[in-house]
Amino acid sequence: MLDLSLELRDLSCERDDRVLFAGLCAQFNSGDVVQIEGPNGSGKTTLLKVLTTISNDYRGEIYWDRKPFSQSKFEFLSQLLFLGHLPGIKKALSPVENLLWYQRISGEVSKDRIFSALTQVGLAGYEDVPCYQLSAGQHRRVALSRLYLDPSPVWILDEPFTAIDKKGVAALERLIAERAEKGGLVILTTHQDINSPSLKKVNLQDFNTVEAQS
Ligand SMILES: Nc1ncnc2c1ncn2[C@@H]1O[C@H](COP(=O)(O)OP(=O)(O)OP(=O)(O)O)[C@@H](O)[C@H]1O
Repeated sequence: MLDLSLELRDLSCERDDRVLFAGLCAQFNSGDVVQIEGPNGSGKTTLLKVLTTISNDYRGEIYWDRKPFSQSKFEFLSQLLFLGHLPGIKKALSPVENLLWYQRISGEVSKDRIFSALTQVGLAGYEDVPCYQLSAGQHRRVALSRLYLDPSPVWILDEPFTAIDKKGVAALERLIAERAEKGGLVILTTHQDINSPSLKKVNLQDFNTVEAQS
């Protein structure tokens, strides 16, 4: 059984002299689905950028596997799948070609699994169509199909439900719940309510008060 542990100790972030959040303490473990909440501009994406090491402009400590990030962040990144706001696909390539490219990075290549993943996200019949001919929601679905292929135990997902229809949202919720049930850790931002038996919520508004900042 996986024993994942990510701890945030007294995390603070400022942008343009404005405190986004301060005094943020939280512990996330295997089996957790963590929803980062807060209004537009409250710092949700900023927090995900800090956790994914895209930004190191923060104060406080992050611990992975009970070790400070300075010693453990490469180990953390090797176990992470991050899907940000942008779909991260080449529009000149087809969905299959995009996924083959990602699979080659992770070492394992299986066209059967790629076709199966694209079917799961409702892209059967579009496998070989260049992505520039697909809609915004279909681009998002190509990106989300990576969740069916990538074995990483930690997922960090920024607004994964954007541009996805109701059926797609339900399928994605199930996939997230399954990852957590298998001992993974999923951290996501979304403005919508999600169903998950192991949901933990972190509202950044709770960490931008005068008390939190002092
Ligand atoms: N690189 C940057 N330089 C200056 N300000 C920034 C930078 N990145 C983000 N900000 C500011 O930080 C604030 C938080 O942005 P962020 O994208 O983290 O918010 P968010 O909670 O994800 O918002 P939304 O719900 O709209 O996606 C915003 O006011 C934004 O303008």
